[in-house]
Amino acid sequence: MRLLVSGGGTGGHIYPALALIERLKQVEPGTEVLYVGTTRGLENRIVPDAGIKLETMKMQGFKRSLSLENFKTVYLFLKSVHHAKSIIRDFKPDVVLGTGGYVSGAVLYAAAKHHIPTVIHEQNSVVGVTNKFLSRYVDEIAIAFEAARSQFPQEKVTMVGNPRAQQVVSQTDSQFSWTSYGLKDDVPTLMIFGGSQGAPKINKTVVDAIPQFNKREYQVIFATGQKRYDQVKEQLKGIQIADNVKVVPYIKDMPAKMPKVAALVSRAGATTIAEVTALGVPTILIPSPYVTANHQVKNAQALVRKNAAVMITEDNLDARSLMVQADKIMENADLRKEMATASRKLGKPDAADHLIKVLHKAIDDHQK
Ligand SMILES: CC(=O)N[C@H]1[C@@H](OP(=O)(O)OP(=O)(O)OC[C@H]2O[C@@H](n3ccc(=O)[nH]c3=O)[C@H](O)[C@@H]2O)O[C@H](CO)[C@@H](O)[C@@H]1O
Repeated sequence: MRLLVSGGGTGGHIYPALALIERLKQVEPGTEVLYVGTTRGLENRIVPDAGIKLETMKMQGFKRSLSLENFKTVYLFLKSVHHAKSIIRDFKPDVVLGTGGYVSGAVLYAAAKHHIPTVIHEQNSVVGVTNKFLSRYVDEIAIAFEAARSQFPQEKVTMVGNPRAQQVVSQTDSQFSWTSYGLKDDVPTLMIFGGSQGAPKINKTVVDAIPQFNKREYQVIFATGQKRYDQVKEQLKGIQIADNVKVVPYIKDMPAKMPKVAALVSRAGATTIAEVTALGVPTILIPSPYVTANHQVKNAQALVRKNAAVMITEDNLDARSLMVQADKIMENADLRKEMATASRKLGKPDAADHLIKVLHKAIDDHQK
C-alpha cells in the first residue's frame, strides 16, 4: 500500500499514526509511507526518529476572536492545500489518512478534491475542529470512543479504537530494564507525565511532592515535557532527590516502558487512555482544563466510573492530594490488580488491524 499520513502538533495525534504505520508494515511489507506534518509540532522529532520520511508545511490555528492573524491562517491553509496537492501528485498514494491537527485539514482536503480515498481517525470522545471540518469531504471516519459517532455523518463511521493500544500490547515482552534509568526492576514503578508536552501545574506539584516520594518504598520516573525541563530543574534547586526518583525531559519508546509500570499519573489525553486501558495500568488522571469542551474530563470519567482510574481535578491538585492517591495505589498491590482488571475491560488491543480494514474499504470503494 502507498499510504500518505498527516497528523500533527501534539503526540496524541502523531503516535496513533506511527502505530498504524508500524502494524501496516508488518502485515503488508511492501508498504510505502510518507508523513506530512507542520514545521513546528512534535512530529519534527518523533517521525524521523521512527525512521519515517517527513515533509513539513507551515500552519497555524484560528484565533477565537476576530483578528488579522486569521487572514494569515486562511492564507497559510490555502497555501498548504496547494503544497499538499503537489505532494499527492508526486507520491501517488493509494489512500490518505488524517489523525488530527490543522495540517491534516489541508492534506485530507486536498486529497479529497483530488479524488484519492481518504480516512480520518478521531481519538477523542469530543470531535476536534479539523476532523469536524473534514467529515464532509472524507470517505471513511474511524473513531475510538462511541460518543464521537453521533458528531459525524454516521454512515461513514467505524469504531476501531486507537492503534497505539495495539502497539503497546504487542511489546509486553520487551527487554527494557529500569536500570537504564538508574532504577530497579524489582520495585513497583510510578510513572508521571503531563501529556506529550508536559503540564506546568503537574510539574510543580510533583516538584513539591519529591521530598515525600524520596521516602517511599516504590520508585518514581517523572517526565517534565521536553520544553519544560529547564524550568523544572530551576524549581528543583535546593531540593534533594533520592535514588528512587528520576526526573527526565521525555520518555522515548513508551510501548517498551509502559508495560513495566505499576501505575501512572497523567493528563487524560485520548492516546494515553488507549494505552493504559489496553495494558490495564492503574491510573491517576488529572484532566487538562484547557482543551475543547473539557473533553479530557469526559475521557477520564469513562475510566473512573468503571474503577479503572481515579481523577484529581486541577483545582484540587497539590502535593498532598497527589501523595494520598499515589500512596493508596502504590502501597496496595490488590487494589492495583482490581484497577488493572477493570481498565483492561475498556481496552481495544486490536485497533490498528481494524483501522487497516477501514483503509482498504476506502480504497476498494473507490475502485467500484
Ligand atoms: C492539550 C491537548 O490538546 N491535549 C490533547 C492531545 O494530548 P497529548 O498530545 O498530550 O496526547 P495524549 O495524552 O493523547 O498522548 C500522549 C502521548 O505521548 C506519549 N508520551 C508522553 C510523555 C512522554 O514523556 N513520552 C511519551 O511518549 C504517551 O505515551 C502518549 O502516547 O491530544 C489528545 C489526542 O488527540 C487529546 O485527547 C488531548 O486532549
